[in-house]
Amino acid sequence: MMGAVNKPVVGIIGTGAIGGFYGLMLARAGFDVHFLLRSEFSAVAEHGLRVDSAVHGALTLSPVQAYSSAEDMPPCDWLLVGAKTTSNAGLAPSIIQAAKPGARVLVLQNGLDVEDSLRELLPDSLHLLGGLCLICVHRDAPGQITHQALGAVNIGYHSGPATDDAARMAIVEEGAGLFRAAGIDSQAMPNLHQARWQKLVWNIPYNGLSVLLGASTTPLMADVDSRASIQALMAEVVQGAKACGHDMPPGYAEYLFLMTEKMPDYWPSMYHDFLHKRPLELEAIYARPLAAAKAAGCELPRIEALYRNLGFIDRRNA
Ligand SMILES: NC(=O)C1=CN([C@@H]2O[C@H](COP(=O)(O)OP(=O)(O)OC[C@H]3O[C@@H](n4cnc5c(N)ncnc54)[C@H](OP(=O)(O)O)[C@@H]3O)[C@@H](O)[C@H]2O)C=CC1
Ligand SMILES: CC(C)(CO)C(=O)C(=O)O
Repeated sequence: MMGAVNKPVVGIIGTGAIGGFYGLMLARAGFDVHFLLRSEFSAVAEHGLRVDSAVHGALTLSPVQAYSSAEDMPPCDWLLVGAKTTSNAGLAPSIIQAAKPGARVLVLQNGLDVEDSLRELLPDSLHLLGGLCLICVHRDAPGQITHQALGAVNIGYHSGPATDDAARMAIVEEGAGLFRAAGIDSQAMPNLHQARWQKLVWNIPYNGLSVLLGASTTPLMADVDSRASIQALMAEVVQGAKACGHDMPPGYAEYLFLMTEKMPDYWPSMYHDFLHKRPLELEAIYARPLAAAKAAGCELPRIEALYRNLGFIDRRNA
């Protein structure tokens, strides 16, 4: 499975804020990293990647092994999917093209069951994993990324040839090892579905309210009514997760609420999509959790109302 210097060859499928940040960190740690790009291909091929990080300082990668087509990429051991969930189905041919036999495909995205639609399109021989990124990054210009805070990636196994728990955890640990080797905190998650629900306790309130109210985290946390909305939405996510069989750790919503008060002012990635008239990740972050909770007999009216309002905004913005 390994590349020339006994380090896995890594392919980044979708080099935006997440793909660019983690790809650059892995490349600087000595991994052989290949970046698939779309609109920013020429800029990155010419000028490289730059991350202005509040944690690691100003980092650059130049030259970048950049590609506009997966057909030109070498076979990769690990493929990190950094595109938005709205692009997943269209990316399957690129993933298959760039994958070595038995490759590990790690989907670095927010939302519930985001791996399911890809799984149907990938050969059974590929391992599919999900990664929950706890990080604040965004693109400022082609190839230029700002990293404001945090950085961990927590990984769980979704599906593939590893059939027993020990084999799955070995692959998850291998993935966590890649990130740790690049100085990034990474934990193995024994239950990916639970981990995805847990992440939604933050994304459901803040991503949606940032678009609906046109506000970043600092003003959202400063106003009595938006604070109450955030807490009520968080409580509904916890309720939905419980109905689906996932109890959150005690005090988890309060922990995230307090963490956000300490974070620098932050515009969630959904707001950047709204600003740039890109489709919003509504299916992954709202529709699927709502449907899963409903199937378990649990209505989530506040989340449903937020989702309907965002649907209107998304269609109007298209
Ligand atoms: N940003 C953050 O801080 C966090 C983001 N996340 C999640 O991570 C995921 C990625 O978010 P983020 O990095 O912010 O998104 P970005 O919009 O910054 O990056 C997405 C990238 O994917 C590229 N892409 C899409 N389709 C293709 C394609 N067919 N071929 C090649 N490249 C493609 C886009 O290219 P193009 O420019 O051409 O559109 C873009 O570079 C999302 O699910 C998000 O919710 C999770 C935690 C934190
Ligand atoms: C802000 C943070 C850290 C919340 O978990 C995040 O990861 C996101 O924007 O999705």
